[in-house]
Amino acid sequence: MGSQGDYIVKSKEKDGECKEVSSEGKVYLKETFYISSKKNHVFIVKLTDVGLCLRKEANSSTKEQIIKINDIVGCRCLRSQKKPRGRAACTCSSSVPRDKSRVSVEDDNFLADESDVSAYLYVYAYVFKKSLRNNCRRERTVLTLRFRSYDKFDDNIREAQKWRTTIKRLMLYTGDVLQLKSAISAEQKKLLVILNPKSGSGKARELYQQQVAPIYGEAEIPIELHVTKRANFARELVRHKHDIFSYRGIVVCGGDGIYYEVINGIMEREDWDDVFQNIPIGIIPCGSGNGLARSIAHVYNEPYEPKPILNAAITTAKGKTAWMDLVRVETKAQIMFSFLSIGWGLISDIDIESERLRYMGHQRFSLWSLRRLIGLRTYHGKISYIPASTELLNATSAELPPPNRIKHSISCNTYLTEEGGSQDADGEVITLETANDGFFDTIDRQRLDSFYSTTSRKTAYYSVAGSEYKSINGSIRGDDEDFPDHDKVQDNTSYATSNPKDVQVFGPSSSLPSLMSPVPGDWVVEEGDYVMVHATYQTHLSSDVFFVPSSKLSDGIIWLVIIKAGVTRPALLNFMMGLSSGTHLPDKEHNYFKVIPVTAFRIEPTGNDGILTVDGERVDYGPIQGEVCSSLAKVMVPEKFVKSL
Ligand SMILES: Nc1ncnc2c1ncn2[C@@H]1O[C@H](COP(=O)(O)OP(=O)(O)OP(=O)(O)O)[C@@H](O)[C@H]1O
Repeated sequence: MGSQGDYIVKSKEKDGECKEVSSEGKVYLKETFYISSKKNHVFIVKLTDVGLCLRKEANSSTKEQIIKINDIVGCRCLRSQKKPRGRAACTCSSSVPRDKSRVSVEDDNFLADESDVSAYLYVYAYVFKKSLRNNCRRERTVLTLRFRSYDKFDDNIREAQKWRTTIKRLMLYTGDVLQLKSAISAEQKKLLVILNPKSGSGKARELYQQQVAPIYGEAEIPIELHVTKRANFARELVRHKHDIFSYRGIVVCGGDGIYYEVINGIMEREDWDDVFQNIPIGIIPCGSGNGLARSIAHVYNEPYEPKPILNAAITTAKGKTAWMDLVRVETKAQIMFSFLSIGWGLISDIDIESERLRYMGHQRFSLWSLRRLIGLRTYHGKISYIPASTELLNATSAELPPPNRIKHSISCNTYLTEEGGSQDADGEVITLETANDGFFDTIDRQRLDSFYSTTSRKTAYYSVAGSEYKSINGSIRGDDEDFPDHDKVQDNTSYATSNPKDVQVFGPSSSLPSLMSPVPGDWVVEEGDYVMVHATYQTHLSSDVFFVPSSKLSDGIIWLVIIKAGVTRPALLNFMMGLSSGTHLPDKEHNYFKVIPVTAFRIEPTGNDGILTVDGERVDYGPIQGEVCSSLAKVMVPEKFVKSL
């Protein structure tokens, strides 16, 4: 290919905000671009396995920047289009330049601008940037490459497509060609998004529309969105989804409670094992606790604040996965599977009793903690456990024993629910724009505005080809139709259930004695009065409770944190104050605080008065036991690195 392509780039960012690189790595494509307004500015653009390397040569100086493959969420080839007269605009028109016709992305409302034979490649990336406080965060960058080497649009678009295809392959490649093939075929599949509009302070719909849907649009991921109508909706949905393998994954927009529903809904399917092996489950933290989302970000060194939803959306769009342990939990009435924690005492009391302050978002936890400290309670009971072996504590995840996937079943409760659809959009972007005379600036700005239009429900979804949502009568409608008013929707979808007691739970069989049998002699047993016992298998219990810093997603370990009665209030206050930084536990052995790595445990409270929680949800008070099932579910995680193609 010659070097006549027209590359128009003018970074609005200051120097040094993209990482400096030497042009190393394998080069797949290379092209020279110019800025029309500055003929002496030449950009050599190389696509390597690291990313898009931009080498600017101007006035005998050169500068290199890179947009890493890991930071790219998608790229699209577009043709400039003009809007015919008399048609209502769905894009913002304020930035339309001087004498130009309105230009926008390909949309049924627009006609191709025949006078421009160029093909445009848009690359959407979210690059790391250091803020003033030295915190790392991701910022949106859009790179536009204009291909106009040829006289015909078809030839130019072919060039642009070549770049697009190669970038997409590099995004999917993890070092295994077979995996690449299956990743390419999975690209056609939809993402099943389950959104709880009541999670957190009740803004999940808006947050999804503002921060998540645009990223799925940029990544060209087709979506099927279900808005929950009531508790256990998500659980029923995944239990009854006959075509579950036609999805590339499930994304939960909500808190840990709704994620728990999805995990347990899958466990109510006979094919639970296949589902967990083939369908990764991601989380967009719209809840009040968000322990899992925070833990995933922590383990992968991904920035969480100030935009946890945006970052999680990127994570779920990129589609990388990792194994996660689940804990099989048994109470007298139920068997369930947990991914976060099991609690008895102080923290569970705060979690459940602060429900009445839900409107406050996660602040409710801080307020109620103070209250519980003043009116401190203790509970009597017996705690038994199997300590984790030294080998397990020192093992890498590759050395862990294979998961126990033998099936068995038992009945438990669930409810029948309905499903709904979607909502409006508004949002913000941070762009590294391309521009020469304002023309390109306009193209992109208009396109973005149409993404974020608060008035047009259509345009909020237009770019996600094949996206669907559930309509009033339960049938699927395309993304170019108006959304129903979901608050008024009466969905006719009905599931063939059932007396809730008849619902069976599958999942791996237990290796523990039944809850009513005594624990084996090799277990450690202690009895006494306790402020709390909290069994945890993630780093964070909520976004600001850094509970077990050493925990991993799949280490095969449950961390038992025990606080005995008799602890002083100042010591407890220290504990509470240190929770957000992970400095809550004493360094040395302590009479009242203990952290014990175990593989199974049992709590037997005395009396009937207290709160037990599993993943932040209240369960029957009484004996409870849990055992780790290592690497049982696949969870969506951020990128770490890219290998050579
Ligand atoms: N449409 C709905 N109306 C009422 N409750 C719902 C609805 N959909 C789901 N739920 C229930 O809401 C509960 C809490 O939801 P979720 O976990 O999403 O938010 P949260 O409690 O604010 O966050 P976290 O669990 O992280 O603290 C879930 O247990 C779920 O059963």
